[in-house]
Amino acid sequence: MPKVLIADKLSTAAVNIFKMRGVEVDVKTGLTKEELLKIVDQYDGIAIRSATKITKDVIAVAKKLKVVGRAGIGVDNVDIPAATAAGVIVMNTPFGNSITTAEHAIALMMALARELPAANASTHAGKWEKNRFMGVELYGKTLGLIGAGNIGSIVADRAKGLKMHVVAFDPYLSAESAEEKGIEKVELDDLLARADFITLHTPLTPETKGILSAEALAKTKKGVRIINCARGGLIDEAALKAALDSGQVAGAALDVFAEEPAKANPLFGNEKVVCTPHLGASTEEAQENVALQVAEQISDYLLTGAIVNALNMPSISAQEAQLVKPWISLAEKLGAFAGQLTETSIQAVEILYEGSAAKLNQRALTQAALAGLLKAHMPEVNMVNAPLVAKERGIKVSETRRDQQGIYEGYIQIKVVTPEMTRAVAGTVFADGHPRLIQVKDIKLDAEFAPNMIYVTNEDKPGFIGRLGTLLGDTKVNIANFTLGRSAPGDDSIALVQVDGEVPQAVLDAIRKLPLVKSAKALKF
Ligand SMILES: NC(=O)c1ccc[n+]([C@@H]2O[C@H](COP(=O)([O-])OP(=O)(O)OC[C@H]3O[C@@H](n4cnc5c(N)ncnc54)[C@H](O)[C@@H]3O)[C@@H](O)[C@H]2O)c1
Ligand SMILES: O=C(O)CC[C@@H](O)C(=O)O
Repeated sequence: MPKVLIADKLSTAAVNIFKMRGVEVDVKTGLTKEELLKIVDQYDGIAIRSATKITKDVIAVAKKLKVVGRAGIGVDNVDIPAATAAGVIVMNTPFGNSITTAEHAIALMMALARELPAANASTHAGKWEKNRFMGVELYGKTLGLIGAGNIGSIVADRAKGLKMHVVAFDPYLSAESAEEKGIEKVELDDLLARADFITLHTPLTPETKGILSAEALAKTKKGVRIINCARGGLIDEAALKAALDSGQVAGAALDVFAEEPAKANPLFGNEKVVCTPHLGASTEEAQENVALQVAEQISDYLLTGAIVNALNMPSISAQEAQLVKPWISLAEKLGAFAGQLTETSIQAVEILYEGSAAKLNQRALTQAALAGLLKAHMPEVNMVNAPLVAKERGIKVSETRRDQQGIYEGYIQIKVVTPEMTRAVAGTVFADGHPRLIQVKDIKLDAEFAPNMIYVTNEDKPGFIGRLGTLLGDTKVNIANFTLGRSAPGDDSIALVQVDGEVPQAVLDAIRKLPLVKSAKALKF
């Protein structure tokens, strides 16, 4: 039974889902990094919110870990490259808290416009300072969105209801999509110059870090009000403090901070600043949504192989996972076969999916094929990191789909191009669900994959099979199965021998010395 750790406070709905689905679950929140490092190797999955950091060193010791599920959107607390390199899938729940967070941004904008927190504190203190507080209307004002994805778009929709004019800077927002949402797409400088309110809704990336820098703040309309419900690092906090002091910025409402938990911050104590402790996603509805979703997604992956909302793998539904599993195994084995026969650098990999194989999840199959291929010489490669490793090594990967043309209902062919040669191998999955090798170079055959095999190329002349059998018998290598293939009588031929156990190097050397043998290699699957 797979075992999952819930490391941050999640709605109890998550625990119930895990238990109902047959996943063992431990809830241990508030762990220090050292405590997490000590126990993390027991778990197949970890469910987190934003507090727990899944760093490279956590991943390095989490030997069983297969999946990290973020109950929320931002995954900046997970080292995704390290997870990818270790074959750990990282998932989030991209929509479960979007409405809630958008509403928080609107609430903060209202609070800023009417100084609600300060007026509330003053009234509770019995001061009745009616003349101290003078707000501004939102009606007719320009709201500048930096980032117009899920949350930004909901904020835009609500702001339009408040009769604001919405402009957005988002390089990835198409003009058509902006028009559909009733948003004016603008450049950042234009937004800074025109917006009465600016609200941030981008992830924290090297491009967005400090997007509201001292220079950017200097370009804003004097008296602008700023809302940040996305990530702390998007605003240079020292620059914001200076801009508030100078009056360039009239107020800021911040849910997120450069350092969290934010116990001390240069902006604390400033009466122009409204703060909340990263509450953007904190509603009953959103927490129920993300907890349910993350528990479902983690369970699905661990129990059925279904992948949803992963940031480092293509999605695969549970039904699809069932169907695609034997083909993934075939793709990986074909890749492994080609990889073990390739001893030089690889320039390109061309994968052909035919018939029923062409209807399956191509990205997953290609990732499996690449993993098998590259793992032959780089054991750390896995299905998750294979495309990245191939890209880093300059290997050109291409895929072709085609309708059934041959006798097989479906098959996969992998062609590996090296500076010296191009080698193609192909396979299919029979009704028993077992992958079969059906073609090596241009030679047709029908062989199952086995953990230990010997691959021999030889001249197709009488005497070879007997000599090979005798040699293996004499050296106590037991033959489990023997498959032969040749392009034409007397031409080059192939022998694929399934053997029980590893093939000693001395035996391989002896095979290579047999008459008619051109090459011999031990293969492992
Ligand atoms: N305060 C909270 O509790 C809370 C809750 C939920 C989400 N968030 C944060 O809100 C942010 C947005 O979430 P979302 O669901 O809308 O994400 P999203 O991916 O749907 O949208 C992000 C948008 O940012 C845009 N973007 C990326 N780089 C950009 C750049 N350099 N300049 C301008 N725009 C850029 C993208 O094109 C995209 O449209 C995330 O960082 C998330 O972590 C915070
Ligand atoms: O879990 C939370 O409370 C915050 C979530 C939020 O930052 C997110 O990115 O989804």
